[in-house]
Amino acid sequence: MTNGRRRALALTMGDPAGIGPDLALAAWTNRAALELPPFLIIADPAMLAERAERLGLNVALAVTSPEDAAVKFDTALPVLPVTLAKPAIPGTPDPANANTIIEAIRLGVELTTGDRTRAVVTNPIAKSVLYASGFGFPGHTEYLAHLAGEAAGHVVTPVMLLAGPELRVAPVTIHIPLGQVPQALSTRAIVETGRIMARDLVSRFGLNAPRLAVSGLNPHAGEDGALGSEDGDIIAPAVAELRAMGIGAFGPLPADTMFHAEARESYDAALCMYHDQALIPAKTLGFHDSVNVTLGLPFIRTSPDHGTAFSLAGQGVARPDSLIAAIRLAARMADTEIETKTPQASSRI
Ligand SMILES: NC(=O)C1=CN([C@@H]2O[C@H](COP(=O)(O)OP(=O)(O)OC[C@H]3O[C@@H](n4cnc5c(N)ncnc54)[C@H](O)[C@@H]3O)[C@@H](O)[C@H]2O)C=CC1
Ligand SMILES: NCC(=O)COP(=O)(O)O
Repeated sequence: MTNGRRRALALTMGDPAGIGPDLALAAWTNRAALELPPFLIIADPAMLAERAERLGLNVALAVTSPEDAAVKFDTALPVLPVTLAKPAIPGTPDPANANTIIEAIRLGVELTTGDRTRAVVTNPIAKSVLYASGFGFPGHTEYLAHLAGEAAGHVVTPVMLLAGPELRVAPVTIHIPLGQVPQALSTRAIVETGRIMARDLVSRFGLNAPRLAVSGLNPHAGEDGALGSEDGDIIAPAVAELRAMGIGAFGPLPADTMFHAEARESYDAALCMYHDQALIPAKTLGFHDSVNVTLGLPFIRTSPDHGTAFSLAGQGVARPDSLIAAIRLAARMADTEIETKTPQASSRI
């Protein structure tokens, strides 16, 4: 492919009982007004046709190859077909469809690593539905790293970055129970997460010398050890190590005071210790315009920041904004990669 910009993005269907199909259909319907880059959806065409009818959307579907998707995108929604085991009922997830949901993700990665699509954009999956069918990964993030590691022949460490206009933030530990967080934290894990963030914020977001604000774990970042020892024993040495590597990291900062507007001026991204410490400020500041990005992979992956919202599926009330932001960001990251090595100033997303 000579012109990478004419390749389509690979969009996975997510859980077909959730809002993913609704959002994809809405995004395609508004493609011209929103000037969206072309995307190909990996989904069951019968499910898409049924959902479009239910939503009253007039969407032409074109089963097509990834190579033809960008050309077809103006007149029809390009579909790479997969087949569901059972018809999808909006709002009622069915573990019988888990294998197809997972296969759509795997195909998106295969197409993108094979240079047939530009990036992977994933629609939400319900983790518990996939666990019920034996899926052995906590979420997309870990599954994508597994697929990348298999292809590369070495372990790939993923970093979950939530990127919005007001805040970029990544947790060191991701999908683990809160009670396991202190044991899972190590200086090495924090340094590795910070290193990947700093590297990818340059190569994929076009930032120059990103500043990383590192949170503490305990109230008041441990209050000099009186409220917990991890801040001083594990996190502070990680910050020192990152700085010794030439990365503009600082902290550990009390997590409760590092997200207000003036504090956010002092950094390009925040590095937090666990899922909710990072995702609560991200979703509070920008639920509809933040994007979940997996850093550390050899390909680009974005996703809306929200989940399957089963109660909204098939009703035409789910907002497609975060998926649209994810589609746009994936294309922008792919452009930045093409123009690479010439870091440019970027707005905060
Ligand atoms: N990337 C992914 O695949 C993600 C998947 N999930 C999964 O989603 C499932 C449901 O998780 P919840 O915690 O309920 O989060 P959720 O994001 O699905 O819903 C949280 C609240 O936000 C509303 N909401 C979500 N998306 C919306 C949209 N586009 N427009 C308007 N309102 C919207 C929902 O109606 C609900 O009130 C879980 O199984 C979880 O594992 C959650 C986050 C990300
Ligand atoms: N809360 C964020 C989330 O669950 C996203 O997970 P993933 O499926 O993108 O790994």
